[in-house]
Amino acid sequence: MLQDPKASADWLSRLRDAEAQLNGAILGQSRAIRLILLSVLARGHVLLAGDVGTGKTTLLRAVARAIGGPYARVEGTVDLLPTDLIYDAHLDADGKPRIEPGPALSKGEDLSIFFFNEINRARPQVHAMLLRMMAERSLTAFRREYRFPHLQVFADRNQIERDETFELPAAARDRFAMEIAVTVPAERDDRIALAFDTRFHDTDALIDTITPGLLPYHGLNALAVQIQDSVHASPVLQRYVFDLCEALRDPIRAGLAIEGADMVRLVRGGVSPRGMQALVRLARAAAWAEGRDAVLPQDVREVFGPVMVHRTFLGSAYEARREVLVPALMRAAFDTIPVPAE
Ligand SMILES: Nc1ncnc2c1ncn2[C@@H]1O[C@H](COP(=O)(O)OP(=O)(O)OP(=O)(O)O)[C@@H](O)[C@H]1O
Repeated sequence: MLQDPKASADWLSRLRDAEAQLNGAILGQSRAIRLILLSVLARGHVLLAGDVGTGKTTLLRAVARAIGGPYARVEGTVDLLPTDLIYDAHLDADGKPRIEPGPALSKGEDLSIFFFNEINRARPQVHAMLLRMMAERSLTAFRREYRFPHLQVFADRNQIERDETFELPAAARDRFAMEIAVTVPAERDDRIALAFDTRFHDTDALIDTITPGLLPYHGLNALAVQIQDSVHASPVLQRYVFDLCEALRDPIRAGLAIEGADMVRLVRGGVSPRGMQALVRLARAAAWAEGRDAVLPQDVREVFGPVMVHRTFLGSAYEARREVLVPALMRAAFDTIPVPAE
């Protein structure tokens, strides 16, 4: 547990409260909600991917409200330029040219959430700028460096449209701790409620049901340090994490088999050290969220898929079927690598 048990208990109860409120507002997305909260605890950036109109924006806005703090948002479009994030040049009412800070700077260095809507509509130049903001939590503009110590980037992209979209480069994807799938709720009753219950028609009112600042943003960095320092990972658990990651890098050596795929050609590359760090940070956060001070295999399995999905590169013959093959690969790794006894 954390050094100060009272502070730890207070954070845990806030976490439970935030999770319950989010599940009350966003229907049928309990797994996505849990994963986003874990990324908040692990201070990792999040990419949401899914179908159109499934509540991705609503979910991220609701989480932003639970965290509190200054929040900025930008819509990805094909004509967006990196400088559009930094400044806005326009003529004022007197016809004089004016320069105002753009979305990345308008809320100052206390910025807690930068929300990038439809990130795959923006061009690679914009991704490159975002990459620095994500990796270094800083930005150079107007001849000075801005630092954003509390920054967490939330981005979403819809998976339906491929026209006029730009795939995120591998280095940009690797900077997202997780890619979380948001699909239509599985339960019939949830889908009916979303259509008929007018509570879900007014997004602003729905988001207003979340208590602002339940998980105060200015305390999250210190909390994350404490979680990472105090949650233990045994040597056996470390080996399990390593073996799972190696199985994705070299599935043949690990003895994985998937029907209809030539395992020699299936994967290219493997998970980066940054990816493994994300896995460990999130697994520790998952253990802490369950009130434990040691990581169990189930914590690793809870976050493994979303940490690895956008970091798994397939051979060109298989890329078109990645939505089926990547989950099959993860399942094969889970089924093949022996789970250590707890
Ligand atoms: N699971 C859900 N729970 C609560 N509201 C939902 C849910 N799914 C959709 N909605 C409602 O549907 C509307 C559209 O949601 P939203 O704009 O968040 O979707 P989106 O996934 O961001 O869409 P797009 O892919 O077009 O960006 C909102 O009014 C939202 O409240």
